[in-house]
Amino acid sequence: MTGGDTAATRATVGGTAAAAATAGTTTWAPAVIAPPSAAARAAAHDRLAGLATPAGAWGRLGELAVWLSACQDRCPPRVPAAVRAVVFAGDHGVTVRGVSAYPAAVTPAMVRTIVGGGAGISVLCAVHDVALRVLDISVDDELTGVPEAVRAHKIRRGSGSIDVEDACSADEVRRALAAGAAVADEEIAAGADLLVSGDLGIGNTTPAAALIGAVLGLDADLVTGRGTGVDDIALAQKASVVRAAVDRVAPRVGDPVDLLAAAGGADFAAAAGFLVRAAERGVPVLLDGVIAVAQALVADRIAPGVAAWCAAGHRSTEPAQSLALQALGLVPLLDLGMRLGEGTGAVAAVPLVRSAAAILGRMALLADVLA
Ligand SMILES: Cc1cc2ncn([C@H]3O[C@H](COP(=O)(O)O)[C@@H](O)[C@H]3O)c2cc1C
Ligand SMILES: O=C(O)c1cccnc1
Repeated sequence: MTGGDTAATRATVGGTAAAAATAGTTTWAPAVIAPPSAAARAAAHDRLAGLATPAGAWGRLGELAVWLSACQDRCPPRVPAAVRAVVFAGDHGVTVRGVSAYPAAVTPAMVRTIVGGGAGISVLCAVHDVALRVLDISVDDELTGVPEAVRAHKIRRGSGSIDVEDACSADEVRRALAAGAAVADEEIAAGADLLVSGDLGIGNTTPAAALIGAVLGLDADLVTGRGTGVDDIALAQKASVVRAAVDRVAPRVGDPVDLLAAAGGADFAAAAGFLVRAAERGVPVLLDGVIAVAQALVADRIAPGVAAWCAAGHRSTEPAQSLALQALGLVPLLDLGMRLGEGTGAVAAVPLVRSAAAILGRMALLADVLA
């Protein structure tokens, strides 16, 4: 089975959510997500079984190749050549509650560091030939002097402290969803065949935990982790903040867009819009840590079926990330004890995706070897 440009051919599928938001309307219609190709999945499964290896020898790498085939509607899959990562940066008002081990001033400083090429994500992207972009969606700083393109999608400065107030307004969420969708369109127009969404923003593991706790109905103690490395006292304080946020937003979990305003923020909404749009366009995504997975969980509620276009790059040390991955039916590729964010755990897994595609496409078949 061969397929054409799945991104282009699927561009006409769905499209409602991004189109409505881009047009600046006040509604966010649920997008229609077509599933990855069942026929390509079956063909890839058969081809994997026929490779010159003992049956099942490639383990999870084989499953990854089958998933990629289904996403590309093509067997064997192409080796992803245009991997593109976007870091959505935003500050979180909840940092005033002492939920992070680091001050909020780190956020704009790290935006500048990504721009300068010295961040963890910068280095991984450079070594793995991944295009990288950072966007200030809601950083609490003017970021004067950074390239205008970095600030082109800015929605607001910071967010409300989610234990006592909404992170942002419904209108800001709609604009952020539209911005994220537009950014996905830009990345796909630039040729992306695999996307990564990264996060940046001191305090953002708190809204991530709150969103996961709210959506999955889990107790704050189960979903709260140490983030940048808070001590036991701050961890207890963080759990109480997560509990207050989950209790406050619980009546609104049925409306995932509203939930982004209540407990996420503009940066979370932009990333969610990016994920929804990638799935609508049929472009696979590698997920990173707890923030990206929280955003994917909400994106999959906004547009059921988003998760089928996602693979989990790694397991982070945040407990909520594992719980959300399980709920999404995703098994992480790497488990390195990483807890950084920025998209690093996803980009670290890019060589695995390329390996999986190459194995399925280039290996000899056992039948030919024995002929
Ligand atoms: C220097 C530095 C670089 C980072 N890069 C990503 N994060 C990550 O850690 C923060 C979230 O953890 P918490 O909720 O505990 O604040 C976010 O900035 C996230 O992107 C960083 C954090 C720091 C300190
Ligand atoms: O799970 C993550 O991605 C994570 C953990 C700690 C800090 N920032 C991100």
